[in-house]
Order: sequence, then C-alpha cells, then structure tokens
Amino acid sequence: ADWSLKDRDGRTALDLATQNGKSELAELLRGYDGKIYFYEPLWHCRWDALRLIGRGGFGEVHEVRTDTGVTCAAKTLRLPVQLGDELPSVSTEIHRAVESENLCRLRHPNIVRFLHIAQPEPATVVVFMELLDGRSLERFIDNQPLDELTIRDFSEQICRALLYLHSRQPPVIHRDINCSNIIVCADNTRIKLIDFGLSIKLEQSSLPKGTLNFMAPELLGAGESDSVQYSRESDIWAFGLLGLPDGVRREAPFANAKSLLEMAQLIDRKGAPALPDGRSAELRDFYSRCTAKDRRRRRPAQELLEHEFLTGRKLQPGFFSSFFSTRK
Ligand SMILES: Nc1ncnc2c1ncn2[C@@H]1O[C@H](COP(=O)(O)OP(=O)(O)OP(=O)(O)O)[C@@H](O)[C@H]1O
Repeated sequence: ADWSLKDRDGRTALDLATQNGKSELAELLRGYDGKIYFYEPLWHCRWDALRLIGRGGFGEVHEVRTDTGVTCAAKTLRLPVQLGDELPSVSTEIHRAVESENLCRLRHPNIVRFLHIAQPEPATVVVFMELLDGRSLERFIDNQPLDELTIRDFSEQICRALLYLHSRQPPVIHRDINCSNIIVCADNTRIKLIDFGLSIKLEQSSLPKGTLNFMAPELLGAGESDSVQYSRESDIWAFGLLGLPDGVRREAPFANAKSLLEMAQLIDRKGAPALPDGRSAELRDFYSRCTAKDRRRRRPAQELLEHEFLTGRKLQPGFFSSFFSTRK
C-alpha cells in the first residue's frame, strides 16, 4: 500500500489510518470522490446486498456492505451444475480457476480492484470488487459518439492495462474484452477493465464463451486447426475491434453474421471489419496491427503503446508498407 497517498485535503493515508485506528493490513483505495478509503481484509465476513446493479449471463452484481463495514460490488457466479456432476470436483475446479490467476493481487489504475473471492457454496463463487461509479463503454457510446481523441485516450488506458496483465508471470489473459466489460468512470475520462474471463473458465467447456463478436479468428477455428487457445494475441484482437463501435455505426462487429461459422468465413475471406470512413491514417494503421488475421502478426501491448496513434506523432509516408515486411 502506498501510505504517502494524499486525499484532496492533502492528508496522507498514514495520517488517516492513524487517526482512524486502521491496521496496516487495510488496503488503500482512492475513491472517485477523491477521498481515501480503507478496505479491511474481507476474509470470513458476512455481507448484505444493498442494491442490484445488474444481471449477467452467470449471475448478478450487487452493491453490498460487509459486516466489516466495507461497501463494494459483489458478483455472484453460479455454476450450472447438472444432474450427475460430482460436486467436489466442480468445487475444486472453481477453486483452481479462481486461484490460478491471483486476481486479488492485480493492482493497476485501469483494472478494477478485486478484493476477495469467496465460495459460500460448492457451485457458487462471489467475487468482491471495488465499487465503480460509471457506466459501461457500451452505454457510454450510446449517448455520445466517440471522437478520435477519446478513442485514443481510452485505447491508451486499455493498452496499459493489457501490458500490465500480459507481462505478469504467468501472463494474465482477460479473455472477454468488449464494450460491456469496460467501465467509463463518472469523471468520463478514466476507464477500468472489469469482468475477467472468470465466467468462461467456470463454464468448464472446451468451447470458447467470450462475447462472440469480439472473438479472434483462431478461437473460431478459422485458419488454424489446433485447439482453442486464449492468448495475449486474442486479447489484442478484441481490443482492436473496440475501435469499431465508435458512434458512427454503433453496432457490434459482425452484428449481421448469423452463426459462428459465418463469422469465421467472413474473417477468413475479408479479415477484420473495415473501419468507418473519416478515421485518420494513424488510427487505421493502429487498428490493422491489432486485428491482423494471423495472430503472430498482431503487435504486443508494449509496441502498441509506442504507436503513432497513441503518441500523437504523424506516420511517415511509406511506413505502412514497410511495417509487416520488416517486423515479425
Ligand atoms: N465493480 C463494479 N462496480 C460497479 N458496477 C459493476 C461492477 N462490475 C460489474 N458492474 C456492472 O454490473 C452489471 C452486471 O455485470 P455482469 O458482469 O454480470 O454483466 P455482463 O458483463 O453483462 O454479463 P456476463 O459477463 O456474465 O456476460 C453491469 O452493468 C456492469 O457494468
């Protein structure tokens, strides 16, 4: 914890902790209101639901208050248990899925803070997270089309989050980047990634279950025959496609495809969907580097962060054609 963190009135976290009798085990969070909050460890706590925030495919998200006095968001995931399933093995599987990525250790300004993961019943997992004040990118672009500066700003923040995740040992793959899993905070400038591919892991299926429209071609079986593999590159593809529903079309990529097969065939024939007219050369080039059909040609987050579209430098003539032939 950074105990020198200051709130709006210039008081350090250490001062506040001392005044309030908080232990050093408490976690620090600066709220969107500029105040510093202390999250006490949540282990073995009970909690009450204060309000339903929303429902997703696997359960619901509530604003909750724990008996340790912490207000946060709790996402309850219920594993679909079928007759004949061995509960202990389902339970172990969930545990492995949740533990393996150590979500609670992630600390990044553009990633929701996971506070604790509880398993109150064998087939139920509750993920406690920092409570965010804002709306999903999906709803945000419903109200206002994004201009290119905002696309750039949001892209940079997502790219930083991806760089952080992808460079961890072992790398953390988000698996489900799409407009509903990005929250634009109430200040309309900061964004946070939520909803890591937990639900996909929990489904225990060999088929990919991320949001289909954002799924990379290799996950659809287009062009490669080996088994489904989420990877850093499939995250980059999904991130690239975010550049699309930018208010010009306001619809998800491949919205008209009627089946996975049709989507796979479309990508195979034409590659990623074309960007709307009027976008700058820099954005187009950036997009093409994220959405190369061959995943080995997609650029890693580190390189994307140095791209002209994010740095604001202009592309040199001839740069496009030289790129793919000179870099692997
Ligand atoms: N930490 C959070 N703070 C505030 N709101 C949140 C938080 N996490 C999720 N939400 C909101 O809760 C609602 C439901 O989220 P959930 O992730 O269950 O939905 P989903 O992404 O549509 O579903 P799924 O991921 O299961 O397909 C969404 O509106 C989401 O923006």
